[in-house]
Amino acid sequence: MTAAAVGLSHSPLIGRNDPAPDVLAAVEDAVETARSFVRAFDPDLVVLYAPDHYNGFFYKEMPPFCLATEANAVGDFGSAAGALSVDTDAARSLARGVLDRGVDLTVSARMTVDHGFVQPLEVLFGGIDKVPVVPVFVNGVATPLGPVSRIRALGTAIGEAAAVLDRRVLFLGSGGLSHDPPVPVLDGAPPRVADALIEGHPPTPEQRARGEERVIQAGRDYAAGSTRMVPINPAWDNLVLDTLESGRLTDVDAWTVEWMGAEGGGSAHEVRTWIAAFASLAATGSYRTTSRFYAPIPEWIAGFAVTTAEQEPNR
Ligand SMILES: O=C(O)/C=C/c1cccc(O)c1O
Ligand SMILES: [Fe+2]
Repeated sequence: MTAAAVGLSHSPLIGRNDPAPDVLAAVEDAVETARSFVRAFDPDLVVLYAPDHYNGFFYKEMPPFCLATEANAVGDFGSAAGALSVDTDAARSLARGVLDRGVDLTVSARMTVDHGFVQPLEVLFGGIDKVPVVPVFVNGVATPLGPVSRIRALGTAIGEAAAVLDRRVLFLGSGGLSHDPPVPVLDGAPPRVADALIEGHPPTPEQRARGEERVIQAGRDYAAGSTRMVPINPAWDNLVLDTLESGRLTDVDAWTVEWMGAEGGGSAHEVRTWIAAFASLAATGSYRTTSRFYAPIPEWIAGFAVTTAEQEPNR
């Protein structure tokens, strides 16, 4: 088995509220480097770790993580809608392997996913049906959140289970780093919002458009400096990237939920997807980072990063 990893921030504001042209060009360069890396690696299976933003998972049942044997995208923020090309056999095999390793995985036979899953597939592969994929939801917004050590355990178990497949597997993490977008919070929510977060009533097109416009406006306000959202934290973001690059993944076991939220804002927990992806790669042997890009981009409400990593030649 051959393995590689990519971490890629997402933001639904890309293309809708863009930063200055020089920042945009630097991001495009970094993304092109990641695309070339993926093209050269030529994966025949992508294990995609991504969060949800109350489009697929709701408080009625909110697992800390969940693996899909089939998945459909809702098409939020102009992202593609429809079926992802899920490799159901590989998904079932990984699910069995994870459960055998003592990690209590939830499995979905028809997962609903949003831009968190779709954007990396569009950016790196040109669509949601271009490459066999195993989607793995990692909760990064809905409190209470469990210890990060369990996310590392999940990533490790999936990496070990993938290692027995004779495949070229790319572990892809979508989200982060520090950011605090206006994703709703159940605690203290008015009854109508709480009900929507619990039950997951599909929004009407008008409701969806209003919600998306609210996020876009939040990006504009954030970039203009007029908001109470937690600031992007480049020092924390680089600590996260340093930790992943160093391979000292056990360090994350000491990261508390409270510390992560205080340093990186309410959605900083999306870095759990990166931790899972790098733990999966680490489970196949030692690795090295081959590219790393970071920029704080308030217009996208994102500490935005792109990282690629490959197995060491002499593992
Ligand atoms: O409102 C949402 O659904 C998500 C917004 C958002 C904004 C910026 C960065 C992200 O990772 C997001 O998910
Ligand atoms: Fe997100």
